[in-house]
Amino acid sequence: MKNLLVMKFGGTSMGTAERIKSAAALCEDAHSHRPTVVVVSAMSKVTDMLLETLRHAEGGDERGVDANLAALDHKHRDCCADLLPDLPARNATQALLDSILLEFSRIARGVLMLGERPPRSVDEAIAVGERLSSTLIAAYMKSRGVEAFAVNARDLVVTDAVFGNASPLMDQTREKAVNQLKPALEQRKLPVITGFNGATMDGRATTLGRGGSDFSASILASVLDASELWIWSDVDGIMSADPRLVPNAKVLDEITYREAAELAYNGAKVLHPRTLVPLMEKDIPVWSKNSFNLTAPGTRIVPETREGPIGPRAVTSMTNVALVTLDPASALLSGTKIMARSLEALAAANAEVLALTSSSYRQNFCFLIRTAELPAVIERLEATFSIELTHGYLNPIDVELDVGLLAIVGEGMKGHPGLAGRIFTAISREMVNIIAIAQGSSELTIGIVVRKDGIEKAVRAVHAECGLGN
Ligand SMILES: Nc1ncnc2c1ncn2[C@@H]1O[C@H](COP(=O)(O)OP(=O)(O)O)[C@@H](O)[C@H]1O
Ligand SMILES: N[C@@H](CC(=O)OP(=O)(O)O)C(=O)O
Repeated sequence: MKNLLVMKFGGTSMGTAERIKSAAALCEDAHSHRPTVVVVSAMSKVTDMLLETLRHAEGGDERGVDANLAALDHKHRDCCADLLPDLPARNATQALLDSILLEFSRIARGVLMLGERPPRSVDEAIAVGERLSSTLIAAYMKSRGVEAFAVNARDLVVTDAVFGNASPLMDQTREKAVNQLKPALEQRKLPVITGFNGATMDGRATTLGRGGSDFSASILASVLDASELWIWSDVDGIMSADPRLVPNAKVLDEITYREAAELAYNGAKVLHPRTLVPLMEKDIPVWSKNSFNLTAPGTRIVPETREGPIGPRAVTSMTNVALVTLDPASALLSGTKIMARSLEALAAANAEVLALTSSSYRQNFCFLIRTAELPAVIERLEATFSIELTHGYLNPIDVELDVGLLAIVGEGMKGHPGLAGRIFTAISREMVNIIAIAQGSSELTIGIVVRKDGIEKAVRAVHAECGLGN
């Protein structure tokens, strides 16, 4: 749609009634100038609380379940009262919130009874956070005379059935989203859509992975042919490092899709790793902006930057990772075959490989994955190599949890001879031991695995060595 703007507000921008009022002001301003679609995350910490409630339920902790249900109720009730002082509007919205929370409480009680959390029910349950927040902000805008209405993305975003980490089916999503949203947009209405969730073609609830509201927004921007996507967060844009780790990190004016995707993939929480995929083929520009600081222009994510490829741009890190090593007991065993079968097992477990390195003679190799994916990966690897492990052809699978990944990202690093050497020296100067190195042939990213306790020092050292700060 011509001139369509999609705006996504993260949990921090939806965190309190005051924040919701600021977000609503931004929506109203955009909506007064151009067709606008809003995508919202749950109020900050709510998704964690929903998940914790289900864990209490699975463990039979009824008191924990009740306490969390009460806390969720209070949080949204207080927010509703703050946003809607007028009683009839407040009561009507509170009734909607009550019915959404009742659905969640029914699932939680079901889990309590069963003693297990079926992935499908978890997805249905945790999407509740976004349903509550979209109801609140839409009701608030309505109370101010804006024709806003909440939409459950379950009715728009069609996905596969990988519960907890679903992928969109773009054609089916396009059909639903266009059919449902176009008439409303033509009538100058303002849809407020839940981020994070979707449903399979046959209507089973799914979620897109933690932090997935950015991805929801980019899916919708793509299928609706938006002209821009603005992602509102609590930082002035995409920075040369996480400002929580590196105080002199600087905001980048522009970065390429590829750089942003690599940063997100390697742990920069400001963007969900899959966000850019739906936008790249249509060259839809994305802005990362700060809803707490409207004077900051933000970062523009584009196919090519005006400066061109200039080398290292940012350093990122992640610590929720595990290094898994497979080591053939004899060099006679084909390492290549072991590697191929391992990769198949990883694919079957739906795990992403963050880094992979191998040695030449012994043919042992290691790969880095997210800790959350470890149980499924180990289960698949043990099933795949049950004979080799039982007979000792393969040494026991080794898992190291005390590790973290640091990544230096930037287009054009190839043109900087000696860069890798300088980075390794900077890390060593901090007495941090390098465990593994992974560098793709594009040299868009250099990944380095170090011990967890050294990662923050290493990030700061590399950031300084590459001259990335203010
Ligand atoms: N390179 C980076 N640039 C900006 N922020 C980053 C970067 N790496 C990590 N972050 C962190 O990402 C946070 C924003 O992401 P998140 O908390 O998920 O926001 P939201 O709730 O708005 O989705 C920032 O507060 C910041 O600490
Ligand atoms: N609420 C979901 C989805 C999300 O994207 O949240 P946020 O925008 O706050 O990172 C989560 O916490 O995973």
